Amino acid sequence: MEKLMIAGGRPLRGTVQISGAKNSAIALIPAAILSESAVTLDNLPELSDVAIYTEILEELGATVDWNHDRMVIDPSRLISRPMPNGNVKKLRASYYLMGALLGRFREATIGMPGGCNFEPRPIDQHIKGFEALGASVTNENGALHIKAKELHGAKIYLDVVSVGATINIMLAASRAKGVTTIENAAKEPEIIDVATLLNSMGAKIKGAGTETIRIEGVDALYGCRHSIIPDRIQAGTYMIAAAATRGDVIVDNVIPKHLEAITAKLQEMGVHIYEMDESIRVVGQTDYESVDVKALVYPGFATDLQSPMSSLLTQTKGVSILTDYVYSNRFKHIPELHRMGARIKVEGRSAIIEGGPLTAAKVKATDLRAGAALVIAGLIVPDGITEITGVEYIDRGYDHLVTNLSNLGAEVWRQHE
Ligand SMILES: CC(=O)N[C@H]1[C@@H](OP(=O)(O)OP(=O)(O)OC[C@H]2O[C@@H](n3ccc(=O)[nH]c3=O)[C@H](O)[C@@H]2O)O[C@H](CO)[C@@H](O)[C@@H]1O
Ligand SMILES: C=C(OP(=O)(O)O)C(=O)O
Repeated sequence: MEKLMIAGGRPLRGTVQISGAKNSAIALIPAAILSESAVTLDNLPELSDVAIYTEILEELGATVDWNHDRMVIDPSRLISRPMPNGNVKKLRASYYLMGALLGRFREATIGMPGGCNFEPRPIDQHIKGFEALGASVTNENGALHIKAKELHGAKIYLDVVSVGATINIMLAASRAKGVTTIENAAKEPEIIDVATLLNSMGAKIKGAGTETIRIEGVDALYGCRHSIIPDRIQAGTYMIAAAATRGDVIVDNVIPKHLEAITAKLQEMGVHIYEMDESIRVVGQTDYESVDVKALVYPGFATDLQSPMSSLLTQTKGVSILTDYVYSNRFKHIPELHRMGARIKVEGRSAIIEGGPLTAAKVKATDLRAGAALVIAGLIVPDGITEITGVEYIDRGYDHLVTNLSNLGAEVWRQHE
């Protein structure tokens, strides 16, 4: 096991390249198994979740050739083997195997997903979608057995706006007979990315990125080549880190439109931001205004940036209120920030954050974005060394973190525990 060591207090300066989006990659990889022939994915992030998915596909009989940011997946010899345990328990997005295998083989047995469990994360809307398409879903010792004689199109209204359920239903419905509509669908850019890949494979999906998605099922899908969109959460994290360290950073290889909510909030605080075609320059200032932040579904402020943002909000002159309307209790980073001297109270689904200094401490990342929050806090601390354990969570979502931060002038390294 390794820990992350940070000697903070240095403004970040320079340019950071953003890799492909984790939340796209781990949906596009299972989407590829719907194809009869090889799919090539470019701009792939080098993350532990991607490595685990690669192993899962190989266990199912696919051939996977992964070389840095490119992966070629040949699923022609794939079978729908039951996967009640093992790698599927290590990541959240293993639930996409349910929709993908159901679409291709009409049957899947997959253990309940793992990943970051900062609070209960039900998948009832995924199940509702599969059942509407004609599948029976039974729970067998903690694994879901999903089976259909035939998948047929259906009209599905999601009770909650869910990224995972929207994508999972798209995967299965793209091989159903007839037309499926998803109402109250999630609108995240990653959903458009998955629809783009599926359409390149021969699917007929319209409306991705709006609240109504129409999927006309097809008999077969075929190989293609697809480049993954940039990771807006990774980009937002570096933007926050630049502001928090009063630095001057160009965040490159991004789609600025995907970053509008974080850009607007940073500007409201007093951070100077310059948008270019594919990059954003963030220039930190000495003093920041306190602001209120509401984490919402896209295009609102992303819940995945809520934890990193809470570290930045300790640097304002007043009191900020940060409320998460997506997850009611995503605050596992707060007790760790308390160890670093932060003055934060959690009330219901809000964190009330009073500006003040942070000090170095030994802290533990208990999930991916809690880890990102602690990294930002460690970069802010003016003296001493912050030690962060639980690095394996951070590796789920930030590739080349130490190299990227070091190139920006941070003093950060990994050390064996
Ligand atoms: C792999 C991936 O893409 N993960 C992202 C995805 O997770 P994920 O797709 O799992 O999150 P959802 O969008 O499904 O969850 C949104 C809300 O709906 C609830 N819900 C969801 C499904 C369901 O069947 N029933 C239900 O009640 C959840 O508990 C949560 O409160 O979107 C989240 C919200 O933007 C992000 O934090 C995650 O980074
Ligand atoms: C919660 C996250 O990921 P996952 O849904 O894969 O656990 C995240 O990316 O912040």
